[in-house]
Amino acid sequence: MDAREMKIKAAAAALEHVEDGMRLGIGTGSTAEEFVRLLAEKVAGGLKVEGVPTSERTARLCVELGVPLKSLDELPELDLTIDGADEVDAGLRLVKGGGGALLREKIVAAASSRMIVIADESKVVDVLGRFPLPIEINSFGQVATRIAIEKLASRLGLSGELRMRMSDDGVFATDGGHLILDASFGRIPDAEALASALNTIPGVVEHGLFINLASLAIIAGPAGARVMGAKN
Ligand SMILES: O=C(CO)[C@H](O)[C@H](O)COP(=O)(O)O
Repeated sequence: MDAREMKIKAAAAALEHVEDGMRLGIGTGSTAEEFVRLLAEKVAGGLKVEGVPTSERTARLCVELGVPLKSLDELPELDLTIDGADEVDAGLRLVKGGGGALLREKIVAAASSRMIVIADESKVVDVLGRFPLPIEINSFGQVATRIAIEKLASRLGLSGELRMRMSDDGVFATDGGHLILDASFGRIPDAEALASALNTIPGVVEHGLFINLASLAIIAGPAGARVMGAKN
């Protein structure tokens, strides 16, 4: 089974949790896009759902495939969000934001009764930090914000490079017009402490540590899909 087949397997298993009439948060990334494709087939077959996309990219795909969309302001309380992740540990702590959509992803996940993560086995880690942690920052005061993050990391015993995310057109900008610093801290033994500390820096808009948000992770490997942890 290749990587794409594993993503499809995880997406298909997640689709079984989707019921008629649900208000769905729809994630971003290649795995979430496999979910959108499968969901669109169900919608074409008569399933009634309303989706809130977590990025402009996901919104475009949903529109193209005929998945009905609403804004989060129209549907501020969601039944279920299905999204990918860059890393997941045994406590269902996540690193997200590889696709640059972490802010909307976190807002949508927090507005959902449940969040199901879909991923392949390569995303499962013992300790978070193998994937550089995306930190979304305001462009105003970006140098001061970078220095504050470096100082905070050092206080927490973390070190590593903060790299400004780039795109083909120059500096990468999120859907909200912010910048992303990808932080190669290495192992993050206390993700809760880092998450709380980052939240105290005014120029940090959001970070990719998702803690206490995922209810379930569906992890696909060569032998099929397995489920990790259930919070509710
Ligand atoms: O957080 C994300 C986007 O901001 C994605 O969910 C994450 O990057 C995983 O993407 P993929 O399924 O393509 O590996």
